[in-house]
Amino acid sequence: MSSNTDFLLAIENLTVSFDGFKAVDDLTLYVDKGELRVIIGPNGAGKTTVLDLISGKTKASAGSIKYNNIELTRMREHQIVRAGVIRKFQTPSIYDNLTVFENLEISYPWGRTVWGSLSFNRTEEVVERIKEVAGEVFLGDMLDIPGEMLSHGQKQWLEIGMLLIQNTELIMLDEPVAGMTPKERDATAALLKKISKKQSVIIIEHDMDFVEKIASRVTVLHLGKIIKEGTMTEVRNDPRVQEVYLGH
Ligand SMILES: Nc1ncnc2c1ncn2[C@@H]1O[C@H](COP(=O)(O)OP(=O)(O)OP(=O)(O)O)[C@@H](O)[C@H]1O
Repeated sequence: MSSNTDFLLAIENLTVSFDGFKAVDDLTLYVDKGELRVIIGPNGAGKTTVLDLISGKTKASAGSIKYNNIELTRMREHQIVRAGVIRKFQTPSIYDNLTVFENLEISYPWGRTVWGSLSFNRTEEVVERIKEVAGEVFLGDMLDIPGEMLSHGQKQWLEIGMLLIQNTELIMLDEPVAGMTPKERDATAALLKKISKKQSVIIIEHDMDFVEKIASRVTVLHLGKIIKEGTMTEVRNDPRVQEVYLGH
């Protein structure tokens, strides 16, 4: 039995097997409150599977995932979302027919109030919050633009906004800058740094220049195991990391 922790997220001895193959193998990882953690590693290392396990999309074969000391491994996906653990998948999944405003509006945490959707009511407070978040994700001038008209990078930003508006303690992003221009990447790096002052953020990323810009602490996965954890400089200088990942 593992004990209580002060970590926001405490993953201990987590394992998942697919037909005998351990995609995540006895993984132990702790994330602090207000931390921005980047997970890197070669294709097939198990990075996305770790997010699938945290979010309940995939069930663990063994081990524990505690969020604010609540055990997540026995919870269903929607219960985990309600507990405050939300994620963005690799490809943007916004509503193409809805405007930027409406996409943010449907992500507003209506359901957290006692009366849930019964109290769905476009109050001044909600409108202000939507505008605030749109501004944070660089879409303040595009509130009336339908999702389908946005560039790929803007769609990624909108989806980050749809997470932000939910105001949870932890957000998880799978390759948030994939397909973005260099300028958009720089803006996103600044955005994520800002977000992590208030919320914990876990990011999976392949773009090392981007990781360099945002990362405080980096975890390197390989074959379902952590092979290195540290600053980007420590990670870059590690011979094993160079061998399996960065040297390619
Ligand atoms: N549901 C599943 N069933 C069977 N095998 C799976 C399943 N999900 C993942 N795997 C396998 O687990 C391994 C880890 O995959 P995962 O997608 O987590 O890697 P990754 O580090 O995110 O890779 P990438 O950088 O390519 O996204 C891979 O070998 C993959 O084929």
